[in-house]
This record gives sequence, structure tokens and C-alpha cells, in this order.
Amino acid sequence: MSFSTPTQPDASAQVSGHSTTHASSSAELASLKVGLRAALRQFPDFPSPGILFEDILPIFADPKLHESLIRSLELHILDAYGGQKPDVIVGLEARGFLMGPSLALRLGASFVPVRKQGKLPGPCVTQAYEKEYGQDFFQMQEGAIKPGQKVIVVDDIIATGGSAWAGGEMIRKMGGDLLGFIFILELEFLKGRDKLPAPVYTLLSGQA
Ligand SMILES: O=P(O)(O)OC[C@H]1O[C@H](OP(=O)(O)OP(=O)(O)O)[C@H](O)[C@@H]1O
Ligand SMILES: Nc1ncnc2[nH]cnc12
Ligand SMILES: [Mg+2]
Repeated sequence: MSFSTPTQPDASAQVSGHSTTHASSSAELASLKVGLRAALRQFPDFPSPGILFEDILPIFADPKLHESLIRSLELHILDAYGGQKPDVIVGLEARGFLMGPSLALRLGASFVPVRKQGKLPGPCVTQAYEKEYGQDFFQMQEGAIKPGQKVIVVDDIIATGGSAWAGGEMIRKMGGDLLGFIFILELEFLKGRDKLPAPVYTLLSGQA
């Protein structure tokens, strides 16, 4: 587990019919993580030799685990960021789209996608980036983030941090206020979090 955001010992919150205090949400989060961790699968040498691929898809195949994931991320957000709630959840194509929209709905926030180049219509902001196995370009539609909006970026995995950094750069260019980055899993040995300009939270640790 990796925390780099402050918590609020007295925080209490009411969202989606769940009432929580800091102590009860910590206990709930710890128990949800056990099931989520057990569901992950690893595939050696995918998509290229030397990469140990972390497969998060079994979480989405099981409705109980899917709910555990969204609830875990919700609990973190309610407990962090000094009580500030995000206006926008930004998800990174493609795997960030698996949890971004449902998390946004749960929080009453907007969902905005970051897509790979050439997929979005109209004027776009573009950012080149490097990832664990190659180079790519990300885009967002101009004006998708309004100046001053509070934004959280979500994705499945942080490896080198290149993808999340590029998302953060585009949000910064549009005047967004980046509250933080949230991932299911972190490949700690790549130190991707050191590239990112806002607090990083990963639900589960992995590949130290
Ligand atoms: O921290 P980084 O080194 O940038 O790597 C992490 C990114 O790599 C994967 O995305 P990828 O674009 O490979 O595939 P996807 O389209 O299936 O999400 C993963 O889903 C993260 O988005
Ligand atoms: N090792 C890995 N497993 C799954 N997704 C990834 N994205 C970047 N590195 C990855
Ligand atoms: Mg991805």
C-alpha cells in the first residue's frame, strides 16, 4: 500500500447511502483490499519479453469485486484531499475507462476521457509521452476541463508514470486544479510516482 496524501482523522462522510468515519473506513478499506489483491493475475513476457503483465480484468468479471474496487476508491477520496471533492474524474484510455465513469457517478463528478491521438473530434490538446513499453500521444478535447475545476486522474497501473504525467500536463494546460492521481496497482521499482506533480495513491502495491 502506498499513501502520499494527508488524511483527516475526524473526517466523516455520507455518499451513496454509506455513512463512514475514518476508523470504520480504514477497516473497510483493508478488508476490501484483501479480495482485490487475490483476484489479480500475472502474465510473464506480455506484451513483450521481460514485461511481467499485471492483469486487473478478473476484478471486473466479478460484480462483488467490481463493487469493492469502486467503494475502495470512493473511501480513499472521501478521506483524502482535506475534504475537497473532485469536480472531474479523468480516466486514461483504455483501462482507466473501466473504473473512471462509475467512480465519477458515485462521487457526483463529471467524467472526462484522455484518449490516444486521433480518436477525439474537434480541437484537442495533445501531449507526447513515454511508457514502460513504447512512446505514444494522448489527447483531450479543448475546454474539457474548466479553469479551477478540481480534478483526479485514475488509471489501472502506474509503471514509468509517463501516461499519468501526460494526462496531468494537459489538465494543467487547461487550468485544472490537480488534486491527485489514483491507481489500482503500482510497479514500484519504476518509481513512476516521482514524475507526478500531485499526490499519488495506489490501492495495492506490486512488483517492488
Ligand atoms: O506508467 P506508464 O509507463 O505510462 O504505464 C502505465 C500505462 O500502461 C498501460 O496502458 P497502455 O496504454 O499500455 O494500454 P491500455 O490502452 O490497455 O490502457 C496501463 O493501462 C497504464 O495506462
Ligand atoms: N507490467 C504491466 N502490466 C500491466 N499493464 C502495464 N502497463 C505498463 N506496464 C504494465
Ligand atoms: Mg492504460
